[in-house]
This record gives sequence, C-alpha cells and structure tokens, in this order.
Amino acid sequence: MKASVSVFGAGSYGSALAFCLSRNLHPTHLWGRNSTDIALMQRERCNSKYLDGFTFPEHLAPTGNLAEAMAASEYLLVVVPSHAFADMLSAMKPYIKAHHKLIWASKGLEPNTGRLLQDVVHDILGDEIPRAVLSGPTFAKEMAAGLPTAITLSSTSSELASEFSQMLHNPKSFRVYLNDDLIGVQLGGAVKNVIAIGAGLADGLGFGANARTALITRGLAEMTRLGVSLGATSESFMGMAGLGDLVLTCTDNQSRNRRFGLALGQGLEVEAAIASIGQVVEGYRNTDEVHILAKQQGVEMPICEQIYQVLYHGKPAKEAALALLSREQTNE
Ligand SMILES: NC(=O)C1=CN([C@@H]2O[C@H](COP(=O)(O)OP(=O)(O)OC[C@H]3O[C@@H](n4cnc5c(N)ncnc54)[C@H](OP(=O)(O)O)[C@@H]3O)[C@@H](O)[C@H]2O)C=CC1
Ligand SMILES: O=C(CO)COP(=O)(O)O
Repeated sequence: MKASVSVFGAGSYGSALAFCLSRNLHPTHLWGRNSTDIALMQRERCNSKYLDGFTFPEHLAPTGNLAEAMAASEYLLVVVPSHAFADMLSAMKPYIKAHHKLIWASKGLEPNTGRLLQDVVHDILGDEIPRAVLSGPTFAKEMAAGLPTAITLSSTSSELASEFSQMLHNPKSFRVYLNDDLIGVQLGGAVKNVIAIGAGLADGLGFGANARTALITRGLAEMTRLGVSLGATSESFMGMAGLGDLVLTCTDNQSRNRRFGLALGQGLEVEAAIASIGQVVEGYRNTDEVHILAKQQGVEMPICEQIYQVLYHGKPAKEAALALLSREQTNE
C-alpha cells in the first residue's frame, strides 16, 4: 500500500497536485472548505469550478472533513492562496500528530509583513514538524492533463525531500528536482508573480518583445538581489523556481498574474481586473509584500517598485514605464 497524502485547498493547483499524486497510486484526500463544492466533486468526480474537464483518478477522494483529512495521511500538502496560509495552518494545528510532515505549494509571502511562509510555519507549528516547499513552472491544467512538467522541491529534511519527490515523480510526465535552498525557492515563487503582472502590463500597453524580455531579465536580477540579501544562493534563481517560473508566467496567458497585468494595460481598474480573472491573483498582494520586504532589506527593486506604484497608488502604467526607462544608466 502506497503512502497517502492529504491536500488542503481544492482550487486549481491543489486539485492538479492531487491528480499527480493519485495517478502515482497514492491514496489522495483533497480537502476543500466549501461543502457544496466538495459534494459536487464527490458526485461528478471532477472539480468543475477550478479544473473543468478533468475526471478524477481513482485514488483521489474529495472531502470537506478536516479531522478526517488530517487523520488519513502522514503527508500534509497545503495549497491555499498565501493570504489564507496562516489560517489554514491554525485550523490544522489541533490535529497535528508526531508522524505528520508538512509540504506547501502556496506561492507568496505573509500579508502585511512580507515574511516568508516558512516563518509563518515556525510561528504556528513550531520547529518539530518536517517541512518542505514545492515551487516551479507548473500550470495546473497542464499537470492535470499529464503533460510533461518539472518542479523543484526544497526541504530542511533530506528524508522528506527524498520521500515526497519520489511520491510525485512520474517517469512519463513529472520530474522533481531537489534544491536545499528553502529561502530561494520560496522567494522565486513570490517575486515572479509581481514581474508577471509587469509583463502583462507591458503587453497590454502594446509594448513589444524587447520590453517583455527586458522585464524578465531585470526582474530576475531584482529577485536574485532580494533573495541573496535574505541568505538564498544566487544559483537557485537560475533554476525552476526562479528563471523557470518567471519565464512561464511572463510569457504565457495561462498565467493569471500576467492576464491581470494585461487587463490593467488595456485600461481596466485594479478591482475590475482582479474580478475578471475569477481565480486567485497572488501577485497583487505579493507586490505589497515584496515592497515591504525590499524596504526592510534595503534592496533596490525598481521594476517591483513601479508595479507597486501602479497597483497601490494609481500611477499610470505608461508613466511607470518611463520612470524605468529614464533611470540613470547602470551596469548589468
Ligand atoms: N494554478 C496554478 O497553476 C498554480 C498555483 N500555484 C499556487 O497555488 C496556490 C493556490 O492557488 P490556486 O489553486 O491556483 O488558486 P485558485 O484560485 O484556483 O483556488 C483557490 C482555492 O483556495 C481556497 N481557499 C481560499 N481561501 C481559503 C481559506 N481561507 N481556507 C481554505 N481554502 C481557501 C478556495 O476555496 P473557495 O473556492 O471556497 O474560495 C479555492 O479552492 C497559490 O499560492 C498559487 O500561487 C502554484 C503553481 C501553479
Ligand atoms: O505559478 C504558476 C505557474 O507556475 C501560476 O501562475 P499564475 O498564478 O500567474 O497563474
């Protein structure tokens, strides 16, 4: 009998990861907070709200019962939006047992403080529970469809890294890379969301491939500077969770952050643009969080700063672009 996993967060990504695990024959419990949605998933064997058109594999069981999901598995995979991460851990805490291991795939930082999600785990669950983070260029729909995908797993426990990477790995479709730089892997997933908004904005304004590529390249430099200031290694940002995810989300319209930027560039107001996406747009909050963190660290992030000005202070996007172009010349 293969090890079972409980996935917390039945949105598009939680469901897609549950597909990968259950296809590998791991009994997979997909917990969601909305009992009506869960009942529908149990009846239809499909998450028509977030991942329509994909029939659940046999080993995937949706549940709305938190106690049951916690008791069913040793491996707990949290995939709620980052702003709900702390509440999710607090709800799970009363059911945590000594054998549990925690993995999260939420991309973002703590709202209002810009702290890494590892610090939220430390505050709520302490240091005993083995922990790992998943990040990388992985659109939910392509994973659910079983299309070839690679991801990064980072853990403080080599045992957990090895166990969970084997559980996810599928020789036909899913490749897992290990990276022991927990900080770099988490930070890449948050900052790329901000830059993807910028790439969408640039494209929405009708700027071309040159502008988009400049944003990706200089965005990578900003992400790396911030990460290194926090203790990450610069090499991590050249991997799946850095450059990989940055390129994916800046260049493909499956990205909700990019589509949000496109909508803004085409003239929609922030709230209307978010509403038009219909799923989580992590980068909106991440922009504020990265802004806080960059200030704290004394790290210059001109692209992120201009995106912050557009989203939170109503600066016209064209003015923001001009502010970037007219900066004093500098070395790469
Ligand atoms: N989708 C993707 O391709 C990828 C997503 N990610 C990351 O995964 C995380 C989740 O995103 P994703 O699944 O795409 O988002 P979706 O918008 O598709 O779904 C969000 C899910 O989270 C649930 N949720 C929201 N708030 C809470 C809460 N307080 N407690 C419990 N559940 C909650 C929602 O429930 P309800 O329906 O009731 O609101 C919904 O099921 C994000 O951090 C994202 O960056 C990472 C890689 C790829
Ligand atoms: O993180 C993602 C792919 O790796 C998903 O990106 P979006 O949240 O922009 O859709």
